[in-house]
Amino acid sequence: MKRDVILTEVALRDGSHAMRHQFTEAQVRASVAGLDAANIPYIEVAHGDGLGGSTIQYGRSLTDEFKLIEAAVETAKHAKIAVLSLPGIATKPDIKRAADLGVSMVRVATHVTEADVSLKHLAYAKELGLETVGFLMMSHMAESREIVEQAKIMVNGGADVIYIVDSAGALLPNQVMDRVQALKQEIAVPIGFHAHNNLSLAVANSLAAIEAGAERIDGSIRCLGAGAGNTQTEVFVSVLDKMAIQTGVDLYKIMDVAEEIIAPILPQPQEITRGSLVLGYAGVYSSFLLHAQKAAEKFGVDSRDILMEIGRRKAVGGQEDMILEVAAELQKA
Ligand SMILES: CC[C@H](O)CC(=O)C(=O)O
Ligand SMILES: [Mn+2]
Repeated sequence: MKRDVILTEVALRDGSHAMRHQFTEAQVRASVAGLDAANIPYIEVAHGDGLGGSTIQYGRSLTDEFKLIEAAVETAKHAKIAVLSLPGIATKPDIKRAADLGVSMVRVATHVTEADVSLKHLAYAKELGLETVGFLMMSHMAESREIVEQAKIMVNGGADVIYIVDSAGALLPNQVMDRVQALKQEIAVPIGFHAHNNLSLAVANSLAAIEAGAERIDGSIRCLGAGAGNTQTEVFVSVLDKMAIQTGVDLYKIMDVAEEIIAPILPQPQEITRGSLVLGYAGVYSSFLLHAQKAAEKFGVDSRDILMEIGRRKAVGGQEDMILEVAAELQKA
């Protein structure tokens, strides 16, 4: 099967944020069966914040994520199942458990300037014989030169692929191009790109990444991802098909999964709302949106003011508690 671009479907992991981590085993089985039949090569399954993310801080999962991973592995006939690991949230035993269940790939995620934190998880995943990805989150917060240095740390630590991750959906196409080009010049492993659609640029940015040499792109079907979602898989497959770029994905089948399996389970349509727009505008983690909306309600303030302030403070993943702090300060003010 010739694939010019390799897609990873992230709705069953990034979409966990939008689902408030309430995926059921039946939903995962139905989604994986459809995605697999449509010939999606990789499907990521986990809590939105990765293995071990089911906590009060990040939001408790309805279903144990290992049950969901097991269901996904059992259901997929061809697709490889991937998991996300954020060192500090996930532990090595979590990675071992996922490997024992049959996952093929571990994506180790760190803040874009903290690649060294990934090393133990990358080494352990390699030891277990898994494919590894270094996932550099909040990539809008570092210049290309620094991203290259961070990527080198991950590659030396065993990453088979490096991803530029636009967690906030804040990057513009020229900035994506600049970052991917810089990596292509200095890094020998394939480069991937993960977008968020908060500024309605996910498809354009993913195309810019491909033009600059990226070979892996993340998509979320029906935009089921944090904030306004990611690069919408079925739309992106259609666009690439028109450009004669092969993904190997069956166009009608992927459209049907979006319409018949994913759309009915969405808690709300994945639109660009004023909340998700502010994420992209202010450069805030997409997974912070629902936390900010909850805090806004509790403290009687505007969630946009919270997010703008969080953007000014350059909060990074793991600093969700800052949202409550800011909401309380805004109420007082
Ligand atoms: C908190 C983990 C995060 O959702 C990972 C990711 O998909 C991103 O940074 O965009
Ligand atoms: Mn994401």
